[in-house]
Amino acid sequence: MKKPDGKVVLLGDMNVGKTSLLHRYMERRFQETVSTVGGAFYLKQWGPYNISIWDTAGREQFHGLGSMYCRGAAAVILTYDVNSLQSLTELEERFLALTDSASADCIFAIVGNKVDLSDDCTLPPDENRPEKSGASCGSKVQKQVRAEDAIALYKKILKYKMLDEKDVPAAEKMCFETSAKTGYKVDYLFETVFDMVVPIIIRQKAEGPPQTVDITDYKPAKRTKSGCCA
Ligand SMILES: Nc1nc2c(ncn2[C@@H]2O[C@H](COP(=O)(O)OP(=O)(O)OP(=O)(O)O)[C@@H](O)[C@H]2O)c(=O)[nH]1
Ligand SMILES: [Mg+2]
Repeated sequence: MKKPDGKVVLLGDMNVGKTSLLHRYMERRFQETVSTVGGAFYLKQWGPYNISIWDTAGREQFHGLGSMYCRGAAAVILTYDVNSLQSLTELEERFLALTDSASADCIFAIVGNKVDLSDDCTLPPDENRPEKSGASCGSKVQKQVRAEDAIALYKKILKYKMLDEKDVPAAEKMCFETSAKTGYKVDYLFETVFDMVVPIIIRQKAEGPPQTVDITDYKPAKRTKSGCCA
């Protein structure tokens, strides 16, 4: 198997549709899924580069694996369900810290999936959110997360990473709404991310393999008579 040149990771709560988004993009269809165990990846040829796209498990029991999957990632796609405010909150509370192991210039995309369930049912900006999720709006449910909520999260991520808004892609460009079921904006999402990942791959290649410390090289320091180290 060809070694991947760069890595993109999907993170987010269980059931938000990470696996379905990847199926839609890679296999061009929407099919029944089972909740992901651990993680799995696809390889995508993008121009001369080979990009691995990692699908991770949202289930709490696999949480510890997340930062391992993010190691060296050039992009992280933080995914939520537009009909679940909790799934957006979880991105900040549970998943953001996992990205500490990603590449220093990792790009972040925030993706609200399942828009097909709430098309044309966006809450007016000044209206309070309904008490319960799934409030009726014709035959659809009322969307729980507004685009502005995702943009606010993107800005919090920049703060967390101590990045200046001037140095990174604009929030409006990096917040997406998709439907894995209908395919709405799925190609646009992945292809926008891949285009942004290419310069990171080029830089990573120019810098060579990451500098790591080989602990087998470690030799204990000789002790002097005084008990101090030489
Ligand atoms: N209506 C609708 N349903 C979706 C969409 N995307 C996923 N689903 C459904 O939501 C459920 C969960 O989808 P998955 O893709 O397995 O979710 P996941 O984020 O991979 O979940 P974990 O693997 O447990 O982390 C499945 O029943 C999907 O069919 C979508 O865009 N629209
Ligand atoms: Mg999954």
